[in-house]
Amino acid sequence: MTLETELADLNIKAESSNDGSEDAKKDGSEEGKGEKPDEKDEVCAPEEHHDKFNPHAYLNAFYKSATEDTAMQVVLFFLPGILYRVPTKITTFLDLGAGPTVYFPIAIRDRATRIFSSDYAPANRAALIEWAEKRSTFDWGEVCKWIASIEASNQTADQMQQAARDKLEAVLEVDVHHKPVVKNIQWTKNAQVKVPEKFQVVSSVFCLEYSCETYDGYIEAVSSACSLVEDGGYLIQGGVLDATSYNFDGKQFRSHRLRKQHIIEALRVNGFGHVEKTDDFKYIEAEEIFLLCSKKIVLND
Ligand SMILES: C[S@@+](CC[C@H](N)C(=O)[O-])C[C@H]1O[C@@H](n2cnc3c(N)ncnc32)[C@H](O)[C@@H]1O
Repeated sequence: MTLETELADLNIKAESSNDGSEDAKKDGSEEGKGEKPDEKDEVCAPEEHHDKFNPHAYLNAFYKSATEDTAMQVVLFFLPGILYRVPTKITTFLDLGAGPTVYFPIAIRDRATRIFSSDYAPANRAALIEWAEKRSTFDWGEVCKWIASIEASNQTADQMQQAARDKLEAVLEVDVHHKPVVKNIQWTKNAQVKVPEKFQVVSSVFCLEYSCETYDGYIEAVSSACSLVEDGGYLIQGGVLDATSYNFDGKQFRSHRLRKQHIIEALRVNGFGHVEKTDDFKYIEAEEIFLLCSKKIVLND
């Protein structure tokens, strides 16, 4: 099966697997990903992710059952097509703004040698560390099952998680509106771990446009993500187009209303691949959820 037919197949499945569930939708409607907004929701600015983000409520709303959430389905369905663009062996991988989630380390466990995760909110970093130390109470079983079915893998959820956990070297405190972006190394697997300044592959899903409310803020966030990618490396980005906020846990987090042109322009000004149908850029969109892979262009490449 060629990549194109495989993607076409995935596209059909992604569309038909949307059960229209209103409560757990993460789509491109104006409110964006999240639960149904309520008038009583507390409206929060992007910076309030720092203190008001409840990792347990977030995981329960979006990751308890991957099949309930369209955005998650789209991201996981298209991830293999995106990963096809990056080297089969990844030396260093960073999930930037991972929140309390570990689906990326799990999906990339067989490809990456060294995995790093990060977030802005202390509570999310604590959740990542709990998972790294096998103290997490959240059950990633459904998400693992979903990833395994896409990979056609026979591994159990425990095996998949342990393979990812074994490669997770550090959890970093990050802020994409701060220089340097990595503010602190909060946790390392052991005292020998040296965190690289740049990574071969950086992913940032549902984060950059949620960290700000303006186009300039988005450009700054993408520049920060790009600054962490080594020359010739790759940025994987995913998100929701055309949304102004997302909701869960009785809170509405405002966000930048992202358009495809913003994505392209932010990559262009940072010297990353942004032209479709070239080897340096792959963009996939379904249900107003996008996933892309862009290569950092080196002038003599
Ligand atoms: C909607 S969650 C996405 C979490 C995860 N990447 C996922 O795919 O579910 C948005 C994340 O962006 C993070 N974030 C918000 N502002 C940020 C900033 N200035 N720098 C880095 N991350 C930020 C939040 O802490 C939160 O974990």
